[in-house]
Amino acid sequence: MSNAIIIVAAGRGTRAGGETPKQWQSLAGQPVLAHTVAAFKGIGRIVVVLHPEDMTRGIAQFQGEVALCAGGSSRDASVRNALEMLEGSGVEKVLIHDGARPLVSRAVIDGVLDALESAQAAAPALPVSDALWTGENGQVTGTQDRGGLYRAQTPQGFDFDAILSAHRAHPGGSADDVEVARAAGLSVAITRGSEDNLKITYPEDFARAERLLGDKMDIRLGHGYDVHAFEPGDHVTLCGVAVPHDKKLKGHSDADVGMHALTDAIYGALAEGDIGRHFPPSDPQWKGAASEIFLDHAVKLAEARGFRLGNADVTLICEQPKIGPHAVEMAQVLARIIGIEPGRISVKATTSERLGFTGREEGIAAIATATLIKE
Ligand SMILES: Nc1ccn([C@@H]2O[C@H](COP(=O)(O)OP(=O)(O)OP(=O)(O)O)[C@@H](O)[C@H]2O)c(=O)n1
Ligand SMILES: C[C@](O)(CO)[C@H](O)COP(=O)(O)O
Repeated sequence: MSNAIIIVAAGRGTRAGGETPKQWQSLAGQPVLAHTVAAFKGIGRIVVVLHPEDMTRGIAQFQGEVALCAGGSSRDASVRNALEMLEGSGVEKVLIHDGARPLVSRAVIDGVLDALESAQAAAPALPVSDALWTGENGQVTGTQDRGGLYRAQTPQGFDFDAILSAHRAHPGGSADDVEVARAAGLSVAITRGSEDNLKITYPEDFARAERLLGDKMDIRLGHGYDVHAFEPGDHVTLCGVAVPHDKKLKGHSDADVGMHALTDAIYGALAEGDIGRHFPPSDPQWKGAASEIFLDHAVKLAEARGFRLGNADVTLICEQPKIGPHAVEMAQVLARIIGIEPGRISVKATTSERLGFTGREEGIAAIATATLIKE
């Protein structure tokens, strides 16, 4: 199934105040919108809808990791622009989410995705639990039955073709996409929302979101170590880069000792064992395999648990070949596989002063550390 996520963030956030629109204001050290985007990594292709004035900022923030689309003058116009942009790209299901809801959890998202297996449309909500009044001039003027009333949240999920047609047929002015879907006759399943999935709307919502983030934040540190021996050959593969050498590294896979150490660091941070547990050397299908497969698996496992890689530091220990001329390219390759900016990856090297097996040029060792962050 091909999923897309539309994150609408083209509003001006007038009720939230501040010098910049709320989606660009800082929450626990990152723009609100960065938290929102991170929550959807690994679920499908992401389209972020921005105000035309914010495009430069969006390009700098997301560095090509999401598609950007210009928004319209209302929320529904912004959604429509993104739906039109995705038309013809093979998307089957689409989740539409407010950029201003940065605390959406994987459980809420999965609830919608699961419901979409059998429903054309599904959205999270919470039953109203407080008494409801009407009021005027600071006085209660009546009470309202709360039975059957829900507070609607996002992401709201739909069959792509159905919601695109519904938006095209709608005159505009809807509060959300469920309203648009219902106007087109779609039935919408209610899934479980969360009190934490607040929409930042007023200035005081920032403090509440910070408090919730503080409670949820989980930072993990992982460590990896690997060694491969030399055998006759003409190059070594290190951190995904083929480096000419008068030997190669011996191993069941491509023997990329640097990428293996980093992969093990990620598995370690997740308490998920090591490469051998996930890709047993006894299994012939991994013979000669590109180590990119292992790193990609570890990164996806982290994402599935709600973590993103904060940074990684890889040290290669060898006398030869010289790593310095290739270190930048190695960091770029690792960053591409992981899906983060190269500035978060360090690749460096040291010799062991001719001591030990690396000093005798019998092989190469690598150590790596990685931090994983869940917000
Ligand atoms: N023309 C618009 C208006 C709103 N939104 C987005 O829709 C979401 C929900 O809207 P709301 O919370 O009302 O945001 P704003 O319109 O920015 O807020 P305000 O009404 O206070 O100005 C937000 O992520 C907002 O950026 C949008 O993409 N395009
Ligand atoms: C889409 C929404 O977040 C569902 O609760 C809500 O309708 C947005 O409302 P707003 O008036 O744009 O804040």
